[in-house]
Amino acid sequence: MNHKYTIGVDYGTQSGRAVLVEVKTGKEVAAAVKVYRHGVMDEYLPDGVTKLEPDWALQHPQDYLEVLRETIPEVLKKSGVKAEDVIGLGIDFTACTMLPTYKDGTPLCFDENLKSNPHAYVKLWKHHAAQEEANKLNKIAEERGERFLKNYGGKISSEWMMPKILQIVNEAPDIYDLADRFMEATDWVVFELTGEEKRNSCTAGYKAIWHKQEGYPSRDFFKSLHPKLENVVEEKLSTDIYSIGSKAGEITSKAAELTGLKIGTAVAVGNVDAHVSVPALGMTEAGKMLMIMGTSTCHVMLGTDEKVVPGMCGVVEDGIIPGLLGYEAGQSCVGDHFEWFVENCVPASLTEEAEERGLDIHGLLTEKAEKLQAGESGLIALDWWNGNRSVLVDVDLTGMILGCTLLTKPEEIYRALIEATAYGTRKIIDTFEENGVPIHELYAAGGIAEKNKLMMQIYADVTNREIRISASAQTPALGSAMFGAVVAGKEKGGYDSIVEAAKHMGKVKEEYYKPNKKNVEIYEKLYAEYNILHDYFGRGTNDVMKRLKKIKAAVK
Ligand SMILES: Nc1ncnc2c1ncn2[C@@H]1O[C@H](COP(=O)(O)OP(=O)(O)O)[C@@H](O)[C@H]1O
Ligand SMILES: O=C(CO)[C@@H](O)[C@@H](O)COP(=O)(O)O
Repeated sequence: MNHKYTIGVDYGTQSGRAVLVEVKTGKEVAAAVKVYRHGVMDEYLPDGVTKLEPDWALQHPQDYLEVLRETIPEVLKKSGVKAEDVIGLGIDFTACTMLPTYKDGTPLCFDENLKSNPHAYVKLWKHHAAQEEANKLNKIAEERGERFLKNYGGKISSEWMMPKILQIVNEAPDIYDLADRFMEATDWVVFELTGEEKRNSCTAGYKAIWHKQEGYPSRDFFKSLHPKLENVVEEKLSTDIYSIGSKAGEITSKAAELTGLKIGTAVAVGNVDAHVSVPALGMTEAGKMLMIMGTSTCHVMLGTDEKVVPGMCGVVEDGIIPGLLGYEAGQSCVGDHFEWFVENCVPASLTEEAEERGLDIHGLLTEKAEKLQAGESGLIALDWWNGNRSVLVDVDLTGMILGCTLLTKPEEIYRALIEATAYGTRKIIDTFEENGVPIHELYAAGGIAEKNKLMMQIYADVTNREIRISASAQTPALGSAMFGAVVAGKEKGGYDSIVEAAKHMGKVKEEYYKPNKKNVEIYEKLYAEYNILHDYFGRGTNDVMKRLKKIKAAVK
């Protein structure tokens, strides 16, 4: 048999990328990236006049189709691989990234009449304007003693599907009525490719309150949120959920024209960027945690029992690897944290130095921060510049730096921000362990795990654990390509299962990070301080962050 290949397409926050992978070895033969034309719309709609409220984050589904149209032909061209030798395709996305569509899948925002209605667009995972709705949902669920809450660590995040739908009902009932479907973008792209609406167990489970045994919450529960929502599941979602690793369908003639792939190429059900990455590092067993570190960090791990962990994003059967429980937690601001600093707080002298030396500003700050000792700056920060996703589940929390003096340097703040995200991760690990989910080994993937060695060393020191790094620079796309190989099937040159595919295609780098004993001791002390601040500001002892937000809203 000729060499066979699969393609994985990973849709991130700013861009989408395709990777063409050799099935037998997992070797990444070619990659192509397309930055979204409309980017993240958080101030205006594409018409340039419709202003968005604070905390909004939208995307344009046209950008997702452009990713397919440009990157798939590009990887075929770059690699010289013939389309007939590509046996499968997998897709992964940020989530919950959702959109309203008509029955045939056309997004409402493609409709000329709705182009200036923000609710017709894609609500990106980091759209945080549905917090009131999330609060209402959580309050009602708690009062009713809804069992599902325990599977989401006690709270549903405003980033997830139901608060976003509730926001649409509240603010744009006409859009709610017009929408035949509310879809995760990952399922929507698969629908576009195959003509099949096959929703996946990962986004249904983690983001849309679906449980393999218990299904969705009751009609009565949805009705208590809003009368219009009584039949939302039957009318606008679906009870037909397909396990991760299932085949969604095959490339249609329309999709073949768009992508250059052959009609009939197998397509896997959609997946999520974080979860799909697990097998790409060869991880298919319980007790290991993967951190996907980019704009945000997602923490995903496998388990054999369904445990209740406060503040986790969710536990879902078949959510990551079929047959196992998958757990997720996360930090909604990691790379964004540093981006904010670089864009807003760096003096001209540093920008000039970076330019002169041909470094990017992150690289320069990291180089300077590396020369500092742990604890030397006297600074400590809370990593809540974009709220807290785990374990407090509260987007109204904000960031904080303590310990600044007239001598504080930019690189000291940069390092304190890195440390703050490491403490946030340690808090997540400790909470899982305290609640019966042991984490023996840490793995990392994503842009930051690849780019910032200092940061990975700080994480090893703060967590006092070794950290192994994905050998792929495009881990989610590799994971998606692996699922493409599974749905293509063994007879076509693929694999029987994702466990099999992980053995041959998954990989970590040889070098790994080991905790430095001296730093571990210093960070243990600093983490104890972080914990005090975390509970003081985050658990309601002092609601100053919320009071400030209220004053801000009143003034605006
Ligand atoms: N050297 C670096 N160190 C730390 N953070 C970085 C560095 N370079 C870029 N970043 C941050 O990483 C984030 C992008 O991560 P990446 O994994 O590439 O994208 P995405 O999360 O969209 O998949 C941005 O928020 C950026 O600020
Ligand atoms: O929330 C999830 C997954 O559950 C992510 O898709 C979301 O944090 C976005 O991830 P990125 O930081 O863009 O990689």
